[in-house]
Amino acid sequence: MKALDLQPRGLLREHSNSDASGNCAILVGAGLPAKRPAQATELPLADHLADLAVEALIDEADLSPKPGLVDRRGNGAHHDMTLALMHASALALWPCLRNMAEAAQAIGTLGQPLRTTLGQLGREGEAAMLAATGGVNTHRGAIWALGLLVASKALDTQADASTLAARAGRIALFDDPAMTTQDSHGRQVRRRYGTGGAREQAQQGFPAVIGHGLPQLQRSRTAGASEPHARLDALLAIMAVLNDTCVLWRSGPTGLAAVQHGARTVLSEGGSATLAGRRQLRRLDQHLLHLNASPGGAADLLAACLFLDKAGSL
Ligand SMILES: CC(C)(COP(=O)(O)OP(=O)(O)OC[C@H]1O[C@@H](n2cnc3c(N)ncnc32)[C@H](O)[C@@H]1O)[C@@H](O)C(=O)NCCC(=O)NCCS
Ligand SMILES: Nc1ncnc2c1ncn2[C@@H]1O[C@H](COP(=O)(O)OP(=O)(O)OP(=O)(O)O)[C@@H](O)[C@H]1O
Repeated sequence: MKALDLQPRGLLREHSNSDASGNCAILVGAGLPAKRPAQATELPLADHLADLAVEALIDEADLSPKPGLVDRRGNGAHHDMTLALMHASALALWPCLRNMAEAAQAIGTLGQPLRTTLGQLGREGEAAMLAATGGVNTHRGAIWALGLLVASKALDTQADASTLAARAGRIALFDDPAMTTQDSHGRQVRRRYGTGGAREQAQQGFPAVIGHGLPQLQRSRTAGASEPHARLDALLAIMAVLNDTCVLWRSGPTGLAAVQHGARTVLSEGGSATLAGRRQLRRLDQHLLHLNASPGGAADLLAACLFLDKAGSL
């Protein structure tokens, strides 16, 4: 069944008691101990990492209320995206992410051959995304960030989050010989404003995630925030520092200043778990919709943050 081959295998097992071919019984099969939990680690490593990455993408999309972004409430500042489209895109990326992890395992070392292979697989992933979304760019930055991180974990299964991010950065420093010369929004923005974008963020070892998103996630959890509030705070911590080329493309430096300042204000008011923080968050959402600004790069990095939170402690 071709369509089911696109589904994350471990996730399917967990949620529906079905295997990838749609057959029942992984959890209830005869001969298994009655209380045996779903063992994601029994999956091949590459499948498990692809499951974690797709899960991070779906968790990011579902998280609400995110300022300007697609979430459970609606399409934010985006006219060509819906939550269902984000889900379809995330699921369609499973084979690409699995293939990237498998390639890293097979190649075994960080270097030009791995970078070249990941570039090829990344472009295939972009094609799968565009096919699933009818041409909408739902996850370009996420393929880039999660692809590098999945490969990094496949190279060293013992590595913690910051080691994984640093190694992903070293992969990103190699040139992709087949890189397209097409002008992207990110490139145009970098030329116009002289800022870095997705490429530089990765090459530096994801400082917005390691230095801001992940520490904030932990701080908010420790302070007693619920998991969705802790994740919203992590998103805000990333937004507060990122030169997000999505924001710059749609709303220029004025939009970027509004995103960064607004995110900082929510956090300084106590974060999304507090009444004062939520009031500021609502104000920020309205302001971003007015400016047509959407922190898509920060959303991709939140997915990277959620992936590292789980993969870093496997
Ligand atoms: C490096 C990439 C992201 C291209 O970046 P570029 O800035 O030129 O393109 P574009 O504007 O189309 O996309 C940028 C994406 O990154 C996200 N983003 C924007 N700003 C940032 C930022 N500061 N940090 C991180 N992500 C960001 C956005 O959400 C957007 O989706 C990448 O898509 C690429 O080179 N792909 C080719 C295939 C490849 O090598 N794949 C490797 C897989 S590991
Ligand atoms: N929940 C989300 N909502 C909206 N965007 C998201 C979300 N999660 C991640 N993103 C990222 O934001 C990017 C979308 O931003 P944007 O619409 O500005 O993209 P674009 O293709 O560069 O521009 P345009 O849509 O104007 O052509 C996606 O590539 C995706 O990586």
